[in-house]
Amino acid sequence: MGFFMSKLQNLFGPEEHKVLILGLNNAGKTTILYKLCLDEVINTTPTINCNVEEIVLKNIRFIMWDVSGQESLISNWSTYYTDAEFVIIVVDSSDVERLSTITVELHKLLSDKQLSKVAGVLIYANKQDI
Ligand SMILES: Nc1nc2c(ncn2[C@@H]2O[C@H](COP(=O)(O)OP(=O)(O)OP(=O)(O)O)[C@@H](O)[C@H]2O)c(=O)[nH]1
Ligand SMILES: [Mg+2]
Repeated sequence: MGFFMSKLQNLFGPEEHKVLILGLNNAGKTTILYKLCLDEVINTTPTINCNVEEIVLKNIRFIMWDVSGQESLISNWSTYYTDAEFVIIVVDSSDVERLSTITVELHKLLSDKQLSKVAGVLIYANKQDI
């Protein structure tokens, strides 16, 4: 059975999972995405819509959606929710003033029915070095 399943998987391609990376602007989402993809810390500019990259681990494809956290675009986050299976919320730990803002957004996100397929939410407390 395992052999048959792996043959099927080879025919139809590897398993694929959609991962959303969300958080306020300047939290470090794009930095984390490219550290994962390239193992490098790149120079970033504010993301306008989103960056989409694929990471393959043990024949499983993770399609990583790094969505802009610009204030005016936060209301667009829900347009990316369809079929998302994992959500990484990146929080700038040094940005104490906006912790309440990201908390409100996190509550909205967790109650959104479009995210019913989500198997896991990771809160990534970034910028621990500051
Ligand atoms: N000190 C420090 N700076 C970081 C860290 N992670 C990211 N940064 C810096 O924070 C700034 C913003 O990083 P980005 O990755 O562009 O932030 P973003 O969340 O993608 O922002 P938007 O695209 O505007 O939503 C950049 O100058 C990064 O170099 C970290 O862990 N420590
Ligand atoms: Mg970005």
